[in-house]
Amino acid sequence: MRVAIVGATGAVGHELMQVLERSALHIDELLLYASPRSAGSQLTFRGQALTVQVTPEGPIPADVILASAGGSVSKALAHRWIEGGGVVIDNSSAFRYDAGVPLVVPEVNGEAALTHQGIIANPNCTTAIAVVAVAPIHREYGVRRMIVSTYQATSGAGQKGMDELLEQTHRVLHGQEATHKEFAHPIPFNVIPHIDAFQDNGYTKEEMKVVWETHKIIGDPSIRVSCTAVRIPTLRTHSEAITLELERPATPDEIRALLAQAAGVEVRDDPEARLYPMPLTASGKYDVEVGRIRESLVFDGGIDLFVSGDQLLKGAALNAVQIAEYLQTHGALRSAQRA
Ligand SMILES: NC(=O)C1=CN([C@@H]2O[C@H](COP(=O)(O)OP(=O)(O)OC[C@H]3O[C@@H](n4cnc5c(N)ncnc54)[C@H](OP(=O)(O)O)[C@@H]3O)[C@@H](O)[C@H]2O)C=CC1
Ligand SMILES: N[C@@H](CC(=O)OP(=O)(O)O)C(=O)O
Repeated sequence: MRVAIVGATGAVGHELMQVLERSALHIDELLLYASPRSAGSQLTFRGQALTVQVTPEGPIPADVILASAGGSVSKALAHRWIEGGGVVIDNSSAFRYDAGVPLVVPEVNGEAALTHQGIIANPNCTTAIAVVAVAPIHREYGVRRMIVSTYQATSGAGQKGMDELLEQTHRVLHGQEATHKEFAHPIPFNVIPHIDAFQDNGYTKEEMKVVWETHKIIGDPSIRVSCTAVRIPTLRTHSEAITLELERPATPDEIRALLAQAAGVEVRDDPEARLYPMPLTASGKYDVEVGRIRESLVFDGGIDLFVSGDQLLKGAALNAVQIAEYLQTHGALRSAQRA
């Protein structure tokens, strides 16, 4: 089959190409698209140089279209791209809250992907990483309240976010003052409790995405969710401290045993041996690391834990490819008309 990447030259696009090289998808041809400024540049896939083309404003002749060129591009063009017969798996937030668009993390609600009408939404990265760990706990013990504090890497703001961290850190180390463009304040040696726009309720949009998307993916809007999203000066992998109030009390050992069996999770939890989730160990990994599992001192029978997940992978590229693999496994990929 033919697979297309829209936004191939970006941070997520780069990861999509790596993940596709290792995926179980039967790829005969890969089509690469980006903005006009990248047209004609070459990227390597399976040792072969492929030329990046300008993103079409009409049908894309591919069975699977992996979109990571931002919300405005997807909003304007995704419905045109699928006139070619393919399915769009969209990394942006453009369609996530539309009633007819499934929002999918395969380990949690893969079957929802089968209901698509041409577009499937890939979740917000912070949410995707959290639900891989929280959904199994919800299924077994019922999550009543979920309080999340995040530590989000600069690559959450794309390639330019990583560039800003490196360039500005270099400036500071050479005695110059740091400036900022991608972030609300200079990022070197700082933490910034501000990701995306502030909403009327005082939360940021990034924080509200964790609320809205947890409800949609887990399929239970009764879970009370609150999030504080913070940018930190790392390159990749988001970490999250999560506190859960449960319907049925659970012990840390029970949660450890449950998560040890959960798809997409690596339990990394031996504090005596200094083993716990960290960006340093979780970066580049497909599984989300979960550790620091302990009894909540606030909610009786509740649980505190810490997760680190590579947001360019499970929060974006990997999850998108896993959705395509799920469709392939279930014989649910339409064959696109060939240009
Ligand atoms: N970074 C992350 O952790 C995550 C990102 N996402 C989402 O994925 C999407 C991409 O993010 P990311 O890779 O980080 O961003 P980048 O800024 O690194 O890359 C953006 C990509 O989109 C392309 N692009 C920009 N404008 C256009 C246009 N008008 N027409 C066609 N292509 C265009 C760029 O091409 P060119 O190089 O030619 O400019 C580039 O390939 C966003 O919607 C983001 O919200 C989702 C989850 C996590
Ligand atoms: N959550 C990302 C940004 C992002 O791409 O989010 P979304 O896919 O929900 O727009 C960050 O760390 O900044």
